Amino acid sequence: MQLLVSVRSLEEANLVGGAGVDLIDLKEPHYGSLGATSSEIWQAVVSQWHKRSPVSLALGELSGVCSVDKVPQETHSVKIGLAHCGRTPGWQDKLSAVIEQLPGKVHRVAVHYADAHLAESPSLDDVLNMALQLDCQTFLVDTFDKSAGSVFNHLSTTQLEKLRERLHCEGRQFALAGSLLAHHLPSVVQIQPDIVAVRGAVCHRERTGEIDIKLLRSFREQLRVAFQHKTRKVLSRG
Ligand SMILES: O=C[C@H](O)COP(=O)(O)O
Repeated sequence: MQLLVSVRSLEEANLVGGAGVDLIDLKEPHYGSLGATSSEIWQAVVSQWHKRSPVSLALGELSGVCSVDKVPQETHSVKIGLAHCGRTPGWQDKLSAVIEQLPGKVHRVAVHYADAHLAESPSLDDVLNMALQLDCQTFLVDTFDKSAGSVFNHLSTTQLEKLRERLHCEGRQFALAGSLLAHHLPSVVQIQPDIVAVRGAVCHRERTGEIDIKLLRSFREQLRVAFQHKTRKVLSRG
């Protein structure tokens, strides 16, 4: 299970990259769940980090996505939110057209908002179908409204486990996010996503605050302990 941390600047990327997180994700939390940073920040972070750690970019919501042409070649993956697309006919074609503009080797991340009713985003099945059609290598479940609880306020552990099974059958990676905190980690390891993605849990006060290296180290340690605990339980049952 890999740990992804969302950062908003080169300074934060250096901090989390230096702490050895598996994946660096760039987004501006002031602009929403998948708010984009400037293309200058994309360039600075990707050029500095791509050889040591995969760097992903949040490009905002499909309704306002911009600067696709400025995505650096060495970017590992990009994600685009589907807020307000739930009732917009033809969103799949629009998304496909945007994705076509990306540099060839950039991976695509499909995003399902667990609080789709708040985001007015497409259903889980619709996003899954799109992910397969557009050959998205990773499927991320996140939340749109960060004031409406965590991902577990909207989807159960069982629903998320089933989703992981389905994605693995289709050969896709499963990334789980959505205001995850340390106390959610036993459920997270139960679900076994490939990637655990956080920001708020490792920030001073809230996700729009600054990353706190002590919180990051503590979260990573708690993830390791929860994972070890789960592995021991499985072994003792066998
Ligand atoms: O991609 C992951 C998100 O940035 C998670 O942010 P969050 O932990 O504040 O919900």
